[in-house]
Amino acid sequence: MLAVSGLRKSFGGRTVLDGFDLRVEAGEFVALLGPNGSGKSTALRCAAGLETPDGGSVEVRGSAAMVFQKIHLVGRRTALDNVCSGALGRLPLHRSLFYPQDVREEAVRCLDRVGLADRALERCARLSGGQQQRVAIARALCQRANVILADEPVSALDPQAAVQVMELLVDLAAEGMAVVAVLHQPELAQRYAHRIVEMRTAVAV
Ligand SMILES: Nc1ncnc2c1ncn2[C@@H]1O[C@H](COP(=O)(O)OP(=O)(O)OP(=O)(O)O)[C@@H](O)[C@H]1O
Repeated sequence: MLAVSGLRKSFGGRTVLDGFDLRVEAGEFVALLGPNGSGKSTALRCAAGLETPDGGSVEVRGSAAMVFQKIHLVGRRTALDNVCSGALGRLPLHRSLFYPQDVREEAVRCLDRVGLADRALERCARLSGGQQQRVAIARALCQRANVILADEPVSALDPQAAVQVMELLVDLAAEGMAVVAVLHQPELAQRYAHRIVEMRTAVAV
């Protein structure tokens, strides 16, 4: 589902990725671990198409969506609206001014999938951090992504909320998605991921 090979990336002459490979199959949950600055976020951003690699290739069968530690939701909008925005990429402009009924229904199903259908009309700012992260995952589902790239999805959450998000990511993999999560907690990686990929220490100049 996701095949990254020979990825190279430098910033200002500093090599961050030097031939990074990662294959993730449908149904697989891979944890990406490694020291600060070893290029985990850069690798994920390249895989998501948010960063252009200097070399190597990224192949996604389907589409990928990213989930971040700092949750990018519009706090004054409802959970439902935020999830609907995942569909914007496939809506013609005239249908995106007000989300059409079919999109709203799909968004409710996505919220239901993350256990938050009952909070659909709540403003995101009023939800807890863990709930907001699950809304962000629901938005990725509404993007119809089949590859989830999560960059430290639980680092800002309390342990209980972190477990809920980890369990959700495992379930999504079990349903056939390919999931990659950058984690800073090896114990969570060992407990939940099918496979752990360790990034090497940052490459010296
Ligand atoms: N847009 C950028 N411009 C310049 N340098 C960057 C940019 N993005 C990342 N870097 C540098 O690349 C290196 C790798 O960063 P990256 O965020 O990928 O590492 P990471 O393994 O995710 O680190 P952390 O665990 O601290 O989040 C760092 O030294 C960082 O400063």
